[in-house]
Amino acid sequence: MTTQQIPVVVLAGFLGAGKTTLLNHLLRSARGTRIGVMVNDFGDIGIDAMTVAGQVGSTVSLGNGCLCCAVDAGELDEYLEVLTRPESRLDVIVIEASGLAEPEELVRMVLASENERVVYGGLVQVVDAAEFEATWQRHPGTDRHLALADLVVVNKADRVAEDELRSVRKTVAALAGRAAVVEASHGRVDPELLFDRVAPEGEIEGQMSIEDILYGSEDDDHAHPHAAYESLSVTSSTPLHPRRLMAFLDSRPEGLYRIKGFVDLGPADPANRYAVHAVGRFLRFYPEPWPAGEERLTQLVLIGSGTDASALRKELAACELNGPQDTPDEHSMWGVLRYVQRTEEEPDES
Ligand SMILES: Nc1nc2c(ncn2[C@@H]2O[C@H](COP(=O)(O)OP(=O)(O)OP(=O)(O)O)[C@@H](O)[C@H]2O)c(=O)[nH]1
Repeated sequence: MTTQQIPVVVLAGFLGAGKTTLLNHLLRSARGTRIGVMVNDFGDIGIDAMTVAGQVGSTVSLGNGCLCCAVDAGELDEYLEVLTRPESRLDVIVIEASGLAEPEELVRMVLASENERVVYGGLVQVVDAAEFEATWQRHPGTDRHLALADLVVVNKADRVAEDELRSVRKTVAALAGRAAVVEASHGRVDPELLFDRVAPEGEIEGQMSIEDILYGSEDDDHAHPHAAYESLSVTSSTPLHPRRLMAFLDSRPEGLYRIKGFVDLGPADPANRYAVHAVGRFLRFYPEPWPAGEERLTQLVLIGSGTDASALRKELAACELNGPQDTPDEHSMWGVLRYVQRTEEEPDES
């Protein structure tokens, strides 16, 4: 039964920590290793599934909501069944959890899987070095998540000063116990760190027993972090005015922690769509040519707490172009271009 078991690695981390970026790095540097991917998005639109580079064929999107709530173990097994068919010839499966999912639940589901072709391959927890302190204060569950991890990636090392990075790393290492802690920028970790971490059969390397994982502990508070977060998905076929979009983004409320998706800026740049990522006060646009034959849509997921969904929806609707008389002027893209990263190696800090 142990022959050719495929490790299933759970990739978790708070909203915007860099899970998709790390996953894309793994896919790009896989060098012959065949990676199956399951992506779970919080929000109606599967933005993460769309942004996992060139892997659409082997991606199974788990649909709306937090995996631990939306998908029971039976459903997870259905997806695993698809990915473990012999014709897939996969070497490893990575489940990218929604930034609001409980990794513990996911790990439990993988361990409870009835699929004999899979084996739990460990929990990788991605941490945003720049946002760690704030996230840790807001979410006491962070301690538990890190304690469960087999590997912690302190990502966005490029966004913090050396001493801050050292201090985050120290805190994380203390919370993560025996887990390996590595620093990374843009999720660039050695893929072997993940793929070789298959736990011995029937045992998880880490601090919790199988029973703890499978059945939970008595005092387990199951207050999922997403209980306090709302997500709003917006899809529009009317292009947005770059200036009004920037005014909206510049004045986004504190509670609006995460924005991701794509925007259509219409005549201001007919060739490209703009992937947008906001995490806290961090904002980036990534222009990319419109995929041939794809309908030109703005698709955004906004995640926050204490935000007014209908007001946000109205504000975004006000960014839409109002017919030919509302054509953006030639300088209208300047605001957007300030937040375009020049190269991946040389991020333009906001
Ligand atoms: N400067 C910098 N930016 C990064 C790094 N890693 C990721 N980012 C940026 O951070 C933003 C969020 O990254 P994602 O990979 O989408 O984060 P995520 O954890 O998948 O986000 P959710 O799906 O919302 O939970 C994007 O704009 C990334 O380009 C990094 O190491 N340094």
